Amino acid sequence: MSILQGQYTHNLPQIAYCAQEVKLHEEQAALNSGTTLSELMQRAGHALFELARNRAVKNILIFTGKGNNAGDGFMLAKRCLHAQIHVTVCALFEPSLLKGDAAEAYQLFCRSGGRVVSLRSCIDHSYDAIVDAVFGTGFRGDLPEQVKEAFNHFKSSKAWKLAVDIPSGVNGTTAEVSPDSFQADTTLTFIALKQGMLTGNAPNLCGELLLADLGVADAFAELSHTNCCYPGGKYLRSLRPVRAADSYKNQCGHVLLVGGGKGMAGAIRLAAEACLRTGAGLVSVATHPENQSAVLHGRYELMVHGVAIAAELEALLNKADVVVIGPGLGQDAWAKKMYAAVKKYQGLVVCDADGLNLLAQSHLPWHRAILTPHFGEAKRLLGNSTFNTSKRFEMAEQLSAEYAACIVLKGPGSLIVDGKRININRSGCSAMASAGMGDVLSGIIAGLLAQGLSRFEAATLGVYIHGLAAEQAARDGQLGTLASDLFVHIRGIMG
Ligand SMILES: NC(=O)C1=CN([C@@H]2O[C@H](COP(=O)(O)OP(=O)(O)OC[C@H]3O[C@@H](n4cnc5c(N)ncnc54)[C@H](OP(=O)(O)O)[C@@H]3O)[C@@H](O)[C@H]2O)[C@@H](O)CC1
Ligand SMILES: [K+]
Repeated sequence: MSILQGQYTHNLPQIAYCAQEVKLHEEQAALNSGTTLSELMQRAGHALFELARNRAVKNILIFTGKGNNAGDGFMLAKRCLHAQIHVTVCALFEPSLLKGDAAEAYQLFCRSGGRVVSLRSCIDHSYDAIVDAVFGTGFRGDLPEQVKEAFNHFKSSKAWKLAVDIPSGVNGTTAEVSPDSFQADTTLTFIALKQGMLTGNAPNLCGELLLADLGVADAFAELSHTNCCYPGGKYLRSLRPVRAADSYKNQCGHVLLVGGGKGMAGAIRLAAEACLRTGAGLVSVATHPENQSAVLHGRYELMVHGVAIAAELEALLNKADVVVIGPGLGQDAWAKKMYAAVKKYQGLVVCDADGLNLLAQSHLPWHRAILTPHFGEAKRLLGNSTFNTSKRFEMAEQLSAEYAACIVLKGPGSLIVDGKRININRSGCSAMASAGMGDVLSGIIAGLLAQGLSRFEAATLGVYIHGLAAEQAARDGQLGTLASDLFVHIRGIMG
């Protein structure tokens, strides 16, 4: 199919870029592909039009801004006029502010008989589609008042909401989201995926995400640089460890999980069972002596040790290939003794929950660890700085630099960072929403490490397995989904 037929796809690439990178290289990518930016804008308009037509849109409202994102909107509007689709264009900025290709697109729209209207004249009408062509890759800061007013006015409208390139208010580089951003049902993004659309609250604002590469994907990829991947399920499943038919449990790694302070047996048990389900050969637990029988109960494959003093733990550490510290650990004197012993351990460690809180108190790097903080823990590790929830890339990268560790910043679109490399998890599921979910994740990652995956691979695959299992469990259980409901699904995903 030719580009001019307006193609777009659900099949998203496995690489994402900063929005600035797209801005920087789009012109050269167009030239290297034998075309121009103006032609790309036409292609963008055509892809939007095809999408709207495929959704049987009959009466469309388009909000426009003052940059090239508006240009895409005018191209769409012009095509609607020609196709006799009823179109209303509401200019939230004076059209006289438009420049270059966007100004030309506006002229083309006017020459086709189109006129722009003010917000006041369109608010009393209803539409079956509302299109946001206000801001795209050029957006920074906060939304201006008139844009917020327009979006808020139609917030509860049942119309299908389509964002052009990026929902206005979302920063395509940092994933920061302004209050009152456009809430799209569908986002058609151009040329390449922008990393800021894929993590935190941004995916909720994008809705269904589609891509039209405008015929310049290859030229763009040659020119551009990114350290950010968006790995797909097929690739991730290929990373799963394969156990040889004649393998023995000792060849599949020995994980020791340290946690479960007085009265807190549940978290470490969940992590330990997740580790078994992920295929670790041997799984030991070092817990407070009071919890020993509770942790063992009903899961007799575990080797559970009641540990009172550091020397007892050190003996167990000597036999482990991978250690998990944190689930249900607490922060009392017993917890601090256990933590201090594990901190001296030279092997691979997954550090979660109170392990992270104790690490935050000492603020020392932990080179061989994978840290799995949620936003609150990440903030504590960074010294309670002024980070807001949106600055996910910056937080994860700073954690990786300060602690020289592999970081999993949990939440929707979890970020997995190791030095300069970033993977974004595709699962839209907020798998951390209920108790014990984080404990299960730390167990899965440790189980994968024990079977020989690298830190970055184990963290990435672990987050994927966890998110997929949570999605599958939620389908069965909805709000009643428990962390332990994930186990049966983990077994299915591990194959
Ligand atoms: N080049 C091409 O031909 C192609 C481009 N394409 C399309 O172009 C889009 C990128 O276009 P763009 O670079 O013009 O940026 P865009 O997001 O439209 O707006 C920038 C304007 O908004 C303003 N502004 C920013 N933040 C603001 C704020 N908080 N509050 C108020 N104003 C704010 C900013 O003002 P300034 O900061 O410069 O003063 C500037 O005037 C891209 O997403 C894609 O849709 C595709 O069609 C492919 C071909
Ligand atoms: K937009």
